[in-house]
Amino acid sequence: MPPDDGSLSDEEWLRRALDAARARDLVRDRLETLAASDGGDGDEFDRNVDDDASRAIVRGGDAPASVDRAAATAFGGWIPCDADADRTLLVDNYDSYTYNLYHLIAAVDGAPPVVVRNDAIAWHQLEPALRAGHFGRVVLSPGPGTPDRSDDVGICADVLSNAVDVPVLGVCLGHQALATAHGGVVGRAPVPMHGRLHVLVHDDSPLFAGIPSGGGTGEGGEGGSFVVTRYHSLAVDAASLPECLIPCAWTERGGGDGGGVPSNESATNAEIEDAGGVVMALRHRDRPHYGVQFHPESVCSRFGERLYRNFAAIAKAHNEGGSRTRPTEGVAGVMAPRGIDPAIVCIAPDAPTNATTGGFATVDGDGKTRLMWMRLPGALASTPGGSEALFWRLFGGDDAGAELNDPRARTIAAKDTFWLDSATASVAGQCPRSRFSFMGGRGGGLWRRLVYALPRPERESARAKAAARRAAEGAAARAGDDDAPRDPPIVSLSDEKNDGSDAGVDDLPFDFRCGFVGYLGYEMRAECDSPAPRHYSPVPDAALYFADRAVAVDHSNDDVYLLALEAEGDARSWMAETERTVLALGSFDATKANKGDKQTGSASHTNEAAYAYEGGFTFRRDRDEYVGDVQACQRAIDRGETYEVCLTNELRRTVGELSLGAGGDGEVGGSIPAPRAPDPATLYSVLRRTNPAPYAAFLCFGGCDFGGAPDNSSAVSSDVTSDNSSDPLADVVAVCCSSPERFLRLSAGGVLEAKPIKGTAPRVQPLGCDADVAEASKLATSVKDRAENLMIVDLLRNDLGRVCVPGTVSVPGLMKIESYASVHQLVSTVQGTKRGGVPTAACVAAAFPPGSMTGAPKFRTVEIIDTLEPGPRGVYSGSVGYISVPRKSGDGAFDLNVVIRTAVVKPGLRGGGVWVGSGGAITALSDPVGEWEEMTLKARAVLRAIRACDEAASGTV
Ligand SMILES: C=C(O[C@@H]1C=C(C(=O)O)C=C[C@H]1O)C(=O)O
Ligand SMILES: NC(=O)CC[C@H](N)C(=O)O
Repeated sequence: MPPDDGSLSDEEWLRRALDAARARDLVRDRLETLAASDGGDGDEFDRNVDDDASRAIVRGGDAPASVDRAAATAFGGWIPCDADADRTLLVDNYDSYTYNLYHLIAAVDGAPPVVVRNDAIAWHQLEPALRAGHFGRVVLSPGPGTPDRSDDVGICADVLSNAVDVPVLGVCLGHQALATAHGGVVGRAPVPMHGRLHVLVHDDSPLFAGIPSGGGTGEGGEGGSFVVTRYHSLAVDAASLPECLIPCAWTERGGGDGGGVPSNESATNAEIEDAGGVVMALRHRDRPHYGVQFHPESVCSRFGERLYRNFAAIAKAHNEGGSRTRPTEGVAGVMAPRGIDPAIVCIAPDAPTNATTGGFATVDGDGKTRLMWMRLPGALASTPGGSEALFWRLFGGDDAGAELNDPRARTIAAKDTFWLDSATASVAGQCPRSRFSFMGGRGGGLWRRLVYALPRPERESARAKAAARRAAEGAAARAGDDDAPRDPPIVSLSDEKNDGSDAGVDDLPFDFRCGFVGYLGYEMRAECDSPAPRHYSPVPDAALYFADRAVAVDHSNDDVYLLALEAEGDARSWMAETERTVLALGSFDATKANKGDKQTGSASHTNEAAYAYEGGFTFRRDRDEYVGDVQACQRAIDRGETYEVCLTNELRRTVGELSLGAGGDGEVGGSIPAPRAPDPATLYSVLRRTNPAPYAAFLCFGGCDFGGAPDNSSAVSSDVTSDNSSDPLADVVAVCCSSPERFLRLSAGGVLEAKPIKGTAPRVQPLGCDADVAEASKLATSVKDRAENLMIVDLLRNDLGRVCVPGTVSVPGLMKIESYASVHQLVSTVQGTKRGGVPTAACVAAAFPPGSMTGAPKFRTVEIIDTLEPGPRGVYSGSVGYISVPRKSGDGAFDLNVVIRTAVVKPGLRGGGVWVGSGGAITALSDPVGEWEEMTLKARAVLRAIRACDEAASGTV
């Protein structure tokens, strides 16, 4: 097998990873057989294995434990890491902070730990490796649930009870498991504390060497207070501890962040918490076992690395003390493929490898495809109506002189188009990251439309299954083309060349080189490391174009770029024609277009009454139900099942289902009947002006006729398809998005960046007035909002950490205020450098669905959300953006948003409707009614835009 010097193609990498996964299963099977047969010595194995192969792999003589021989052989060409008494085993309790520990450990150990999920291996499988000293120490991660439930802690309980001589550090749930293992009681903490900071005091045990106790200065030269982040609802009951467990750190009296306690807590509990003395660390009297209740790996914890270094030193001293069995020098240890981090491929099933779906940004091919591009300097400056005029002119049928009599004419013309619209670009002072917009329509010979439905489980109705089948059959179909479905093209930009100048394709100021554009719906989590969905979306789970033509706008200088992938020799004529159209825009009659960029933001919020308009919409859950669900989330938090839940609701208005008077407070004012869904083109034009946002987008997919409406309960007739045959928009799903939030971006240079938003406050009219500024500064200092934000920042660090080079994950911006048309937001920035060899799709899969839409820890919290939300989220909570064709060497850059503040429209005359999702983060500190209000606040900007469309359609404006 050739060494992996980083040059492996995505496919090769994936193939090897899958081979490894298969080999893992094989090893496990064989180990189990071996254990059952009571055998297990090397001879037994030697009869079954190819000796040459095994000798080639196992370096340095005899392997002392059969686990290594078996693994080495089963892994075939995979090389082993040497047994390393300085290496750490990290047991993952399905937490969203495990990979933060991973990076912390890697920084101190100089090698990444080996990660194993708590249920991925049995004790009889792990025990020989520990006994043989293959790991210098074990770290047990935090996690949801309770330490005395074996489903929650899995193998941690065995490690703590049986690995008497192995150094162990339990973090949070791991710490609580230490107490439970010795008969201590873990019960409710005085007050649940999630994402909250606290000063700790300690007893100067070696675990805290060099760390100050309390708010003072430390002796070890690292001054400052011992401030740590807490994420826990449960705590060790000090009075219940057996003699062998010694508490060694506590919360300092009055050392909290001043954010108060949940309103439902009793005064006594609040007092107990405030009095300090909550146990924050334990050590075992005789064993090298330790536990910390706080999170040393959190970005806001101080001395985390120091603490782990202390633990590693204690472990080393213990191991070198002689009592422990030492591994034979140089024998095979943990299997790892060359160049790939063992954590990704070792024993644990891990999302980045097993969740990779094929098809994105595939590298390979015939080498003949090339990107042609052309820059039209300043072309937009002379275009009345700005980029909006450009889009409708190029892709919405607005030629000079065209009459727009049919109110849906633009949408009809815009079928199968996209516009990734940096709509705040022209709002002074807002969002430096919204520099480029990308737009396109049905392209050339490589263009495809991919409409994807997840396979439905058996219990789904026959109708839903038939719809999914139709979608599958329509997948990859080219509009207007009766050919059998075609796969997306495999493209390699092997001959990158500019058309007509010396500049190369690397001189483009943005990373998009044509490629996939569209959305991934929330239920696509089924393809990632998340539980399978309970509800399936009746709109496609994913819809993407393979866009081989695109127009890009640089808002910083009004340059327009034309991009075309040329395979069939037709790019040149498209470039020439599009160039002519763009240049002719200068003479375009702007009155035919909507008001463009230069007016953006001016048509704002004078009509307060418009805020209250939510006419004709039905909430999926009314106020009482929603408030009840917020309380259910808080009960789950109290039980230690989750730290934060992003709970959402849906507003819906379907054709033929006008429901005036339903729902809870304030959502009804339906004076305007809506016989039709809003026209998507009109709606988007309004939305981008009234709620400009840096991750705005307009997508208008044809080929999406699923014959239904979200949550299967609407009054849509089942003969939708046949009746709609004459309706050109019957098969359209349009996404009108005004999202302020970046989910994840991968630059061509390999840097991943997430920009989570948590913390929302209303804006006050007139914008910028004292009260408006006061709202912003209240948000900036709100403990509740900062806790929400911190939890998601730590979660995103984790998700990026799964695919990033150890030590490169950083938080260059923590909780900055960004102000949009209707809300202020707290925004953080998380960055990391992608590891070479990790495929593009694996980066998306490692972090999808966006953590700000799930809460933490992600896996368990998604399960909790599923029990509360009675329908699919669909496009909402997913992601819209691009995944670029990769460059000759390097990765396919991508830029994906979080789909919020978005209307999903089915503009068909029958079965149509509009859906708006909205929600917010629920924590222990949430006020349930306040959460209902925040949820309606977030929906307002979109509802207001729909109202404007209704008014326009009924001629009231
Ligand atoms: C759930 C939504 O937004 C999410 C929740 C936020 C919050 O709780 O403050 C902020 C931005 C989003 O991550 C929404 O807008 O519907
Ligand atoms: N972060 C954690 O490990 C939490 C542990 C436990 N579920 C609690 O809430 O106390």
